[in-house]
Amino acid sequence: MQILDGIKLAKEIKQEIKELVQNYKDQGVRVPHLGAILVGSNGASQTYVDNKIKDCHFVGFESSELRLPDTISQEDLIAEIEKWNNDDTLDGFIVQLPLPKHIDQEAVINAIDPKKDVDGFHPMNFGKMALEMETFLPATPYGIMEMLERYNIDTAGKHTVVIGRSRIVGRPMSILMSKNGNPGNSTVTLTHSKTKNLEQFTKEADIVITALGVPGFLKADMVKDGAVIVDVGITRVDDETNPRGFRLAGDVDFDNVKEKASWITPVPGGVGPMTRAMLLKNTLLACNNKK
Ligand SMILES: NC(=O)C1=CN([C@@H]2O[C@H](COP(=O)(O)OP(=O)(O)OC[C@H]3O[C@@H](n4cnc5c(N)ncnc54)[C@H](OP(=O)(O)O)[C@@H]3O)[C@@H](O)[C@H]2O)C=CC1
Ligand SMILES: Nc1nc(=O)c2c([nH]1)NC[C@@H]1CN(c3ccc(C(=O)N[C@@H](CCC(=O)O)C(=O)O)cc3)C=[N+]21
Ligand SMILES: [Mg+2]
Repeated sequence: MQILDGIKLAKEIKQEIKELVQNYKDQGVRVPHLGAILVGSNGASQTYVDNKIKDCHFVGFESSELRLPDTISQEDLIAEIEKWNNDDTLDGFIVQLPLPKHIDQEAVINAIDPKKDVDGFHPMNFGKMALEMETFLPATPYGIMEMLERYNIDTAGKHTVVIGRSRIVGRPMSILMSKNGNPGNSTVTLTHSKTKNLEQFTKEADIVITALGVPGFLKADMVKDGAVIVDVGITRVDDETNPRGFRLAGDVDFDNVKEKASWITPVPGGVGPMTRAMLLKNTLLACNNKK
């Protein structure tokens, strides 16, 4: 079994971006600028946004953060988005999900200028992705594609089973793995909570990508020998022995599944760091599109 090391790869990618940004600075060219809007005070969301800001500092991007109370109205949130749409100094921004229940997520995503939608969640960008046109790819599936590419994992003609069909992970993942390209050219099965006999699919998969958010869901007897396992799940599980009061748990029963896998991502240290690196790549693209 070999580890797909997201920390190592993400460091390489961030280093590449940092050097590019240094070149911009040397030439007196404006550096990329990423914004993040965080509504409310969800602990995990807070951590991700903080990390995004740190990543920007590391590569030399400018960053902005807007924190809004979870009582904010949908109208006021959209008014803030409009301001950022019209701010020429900002290349791209994200609105951290999930949003409070009283806010319509679809309306908020639709309000983002597609040219600044570095999450790739806007219907225009999602549609372009599905049509294999150049656009911002959602950072998590994009990070997984980059990981498969840089580790030379063969995906052509393989059976890829994705568990989960969300807008941010499962659905775009299934589209990208089926695209005519490398990585890609997989035969994809997209499974979800209504799938019957899910293990019948996972047992014969060459590649399994889990994105459901159920700790330890994928067991060793559900996968075949030599499978490639990509674990997107991250759930905070209470743990008093941990200084943070919790530990991060993936969707894969790692200790047992690793005995059968050819390649496997750890949690933490797998997909998460790649997601962050790809958001930076999208911001660079947004900036270059303007030049
Ligand atoms: N590492 C990273 O960068 C990222 C990690 N994550 C993590 O990935 C996980 C998934 O996130 P996200 O996609 O946003 O989650 P969602 O809750 O939006 O979607 C979960 C999906 O899994 C399906 N599902 C739930 N339970 C089962 C089950 N028992 N069997 C089969 N399918 C099931 C749901 O089916 P249905 O559609 O029928 O409800 C749904 O399609 C979470 O742990 C999240 O924290 C998320 C984003 C980035
Ligand atoms: N608009 C929007 N865009 C997103 O891309 C988005 C979002 N909303 N909402 C939530 C999910 C989740 N997500 C993660 C990003 C990085 C890590 C990450 O860096 N994980 C580290 C661990 C981090 C830690 O220690 O907590 C790892 O897996 O090693 C995890 C999860 C992005 N998401
Ligand atoms: Mg991870």
